[in-house]
Amino acid sequence: MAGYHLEAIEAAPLKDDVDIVIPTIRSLDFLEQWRPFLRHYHLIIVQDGDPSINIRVPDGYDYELYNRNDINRILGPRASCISYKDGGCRCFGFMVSKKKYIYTIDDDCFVAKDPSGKEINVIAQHIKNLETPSTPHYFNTLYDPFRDGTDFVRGYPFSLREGVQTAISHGLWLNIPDYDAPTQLVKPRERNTRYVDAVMTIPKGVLYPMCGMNLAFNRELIGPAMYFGLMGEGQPISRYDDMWAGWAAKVVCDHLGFGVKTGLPYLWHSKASNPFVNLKKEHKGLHWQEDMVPFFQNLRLSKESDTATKCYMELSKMTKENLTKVDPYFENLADAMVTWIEAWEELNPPVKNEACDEELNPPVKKGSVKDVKAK
Ligand SMILES: O=c1ccn([C@@H]2O[C@H](COP(=O)(O)OP(=O)(O)O[C@H]3OC[C@H](O)[C@H](O)[C@H]3O)[C@@H](O)[C@H]2O)c(=O)[nH]1
Ligand SMILES: [Mn+2]
Repeated sequence: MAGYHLEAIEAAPLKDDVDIVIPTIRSLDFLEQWRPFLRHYHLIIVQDGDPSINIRVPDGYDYELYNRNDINRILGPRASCISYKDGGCRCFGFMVSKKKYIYTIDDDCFVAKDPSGKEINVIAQHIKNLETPSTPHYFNTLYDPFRDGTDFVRGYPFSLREGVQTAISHGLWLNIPDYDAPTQLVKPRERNTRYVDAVMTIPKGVLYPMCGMNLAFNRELIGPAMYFGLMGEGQPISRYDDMWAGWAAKVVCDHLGFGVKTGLPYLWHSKASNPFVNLKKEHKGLHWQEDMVPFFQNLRLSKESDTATKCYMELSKMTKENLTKVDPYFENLADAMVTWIEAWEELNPPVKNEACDEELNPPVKKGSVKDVKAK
């Protein structure tokens, strides 16, 4: 590996508790550069597009690979909820994983360097973000108080300093920023060169545009809500897979008392996708987001929805009731949300304790580090 030194090969934290999910419709050569950081982790590759094409996985990686034929074989008719010809197909990998944590990355993303020139271990930073509490109820102006060398500032209530469990860690990107097509078109040469050394909790009640390029989450807390929607071929919209999942997962996290962080780690996003192709894919989303965002901002989940699964089923009903008037597509999406949950439960049945017929690992209930009242 040109330029790689031993010290760059850091320990692989929680290597048995993390699956790396990669959607790909082109090549996995990018994994060569990630070897120092990813070679100890298990990969779940979701191959999109023509299943007869053989995608080469670089030697030395432990992986499972699923193409469209596999998805159809495993899910049967329920495969209809998994997008085709859209990066949103990655959520199939979330469903088949059995691990506590998921890290998902795009195949045109590479190792970035921090301002000191050191290669960034994205997994180590995401695990740190997920293993330390979030502070969604009161903003800490020195950002993440659980990072080394910082803390809660004066005026921060001690009753809130325990924080809540972190469900999602949203990383960022140097070089090609995740812009929508209109912005890409007017700023074709803009590159993100700004490395901001911060991790912050997204406050409760605030939505954000979740990008699937460099994303980690706790599958046990929020997995069922991380459905990347019905996008791509045969659908009127694409490139809103991660946005839909981000909005849905955030309202579920807020309701269940979990936190969402954004900021470090950075990776290097190498390729700008074609803005004209992107405009065709996402133009309905540019309109619909003016309805989707207020829908998520104003909804209130019921207190009976005390797990991610129950929240998501309620969300499906609300989607059908409130967004179908925007476009009939949302009726199909609402149905696909139910199909997703049915498929998730089929592949991830609760483990029963024979002795007392209790669920050994009941879905994680509301609250956690501190059972803060839902809104
Ligand atoms: O039909 C497809 C298209 C792409 N993929 C895989 O998805 C990953 C992202 O693809 P790409 O890098 O071409 O898209 P970007 O515009 O850079 O990505 C953003 O928008 C789309 C997604 O929401 C993505 O998460 C965003 O970052 C890449 O691995 C492709 O191979 C696919 O599977 N099928
Ligand atoms: Mn890309």
